[in-house]
Amino acid sequence: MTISAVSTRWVTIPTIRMDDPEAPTKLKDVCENIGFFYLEGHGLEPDEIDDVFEQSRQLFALSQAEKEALSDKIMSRGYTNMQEETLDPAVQTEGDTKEGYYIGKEIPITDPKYDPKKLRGPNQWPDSDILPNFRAVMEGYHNRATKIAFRLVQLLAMSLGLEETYFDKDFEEPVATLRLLHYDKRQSEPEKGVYACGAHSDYGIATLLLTDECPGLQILHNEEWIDVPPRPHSFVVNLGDMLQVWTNGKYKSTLHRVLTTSDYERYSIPFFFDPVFETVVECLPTCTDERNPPKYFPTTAGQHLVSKYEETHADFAPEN
Ligand SMILES: O=C(O)CCC(=O)C(=O)O
Ligand SMILES: [Fe+2]
Repeated sequence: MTISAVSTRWVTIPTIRMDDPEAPTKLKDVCENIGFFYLEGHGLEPDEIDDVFEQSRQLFALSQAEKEALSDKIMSRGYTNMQEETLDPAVQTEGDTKEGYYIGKEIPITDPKYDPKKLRGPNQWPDSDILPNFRAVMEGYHNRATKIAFRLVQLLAMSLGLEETYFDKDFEEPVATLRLLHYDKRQSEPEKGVYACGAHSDYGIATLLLTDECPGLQILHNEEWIDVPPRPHSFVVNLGDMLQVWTNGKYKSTLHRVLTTSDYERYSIPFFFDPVFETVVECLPTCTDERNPPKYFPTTAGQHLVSKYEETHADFAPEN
């Protein structure tokens, strides 16, 4: 397989280790500047990560009819078709050249917490005769990623000079969404509005992204698109809109996009970590003063997420 980079402008994305005692101090600097970093020392074994990618490949290799049968348009779970999502509708002439599969926390319909309006419900699972290990691998990874993201939020709290546990209550029942992505072999043509994944910021507090060895991810830094070199088995972490609101813009929800070529298919696995659906997100008292009034209207985490899904997903049909 030939893997060619879309651009040659590589810059160094900082690396933070979760087990580094200096992590909060380093995070502060990274979050105030670039808003993207590699995260290591996360405790996941390379084999665990490879298993998730292997199951993802097997899922996307199913027939189109089998995949389309696994779609829940009310809660945005399960399969989303190639080009169903358009992350930058203002400039894109076609949908993102990728297909996806959303997995949230499994909440059976008999559970008192079941509430599709708040995206709380069961997942779509392929038949265990067809993909016998898929569910266990995905549920295992969802649990592990939830714990890692919860710890990352504690490190972020410390980096802001807050108590380690400051945000804990907002993440007791987080909206934690694992998404498998499969990019088509397709040349992105930004000048014609064709993107693998249009420019956007993520919606929650932080995203833990795993990618295969294929390039394509770019971030907007100092008004220039720069490449994020793939580093399999490390997370690429970016901050989301909720953290930008909480910190009054001190921490950046950085714009990013993906460009691909016709040389390779690309697989990536973002894990989106959003606060409890009802959380009201507003400027932290430590991030405002007389000369620096709140810049953003307070928002409700879940409402922000649902309205973003409505803007970007053609098939999303929330129960309302
Ligand atoms: O595939 C990638 O590398 C990034 C995907 C992404 O930014 C997203 O799904 O929000
Ligand atoms: Fe993203």
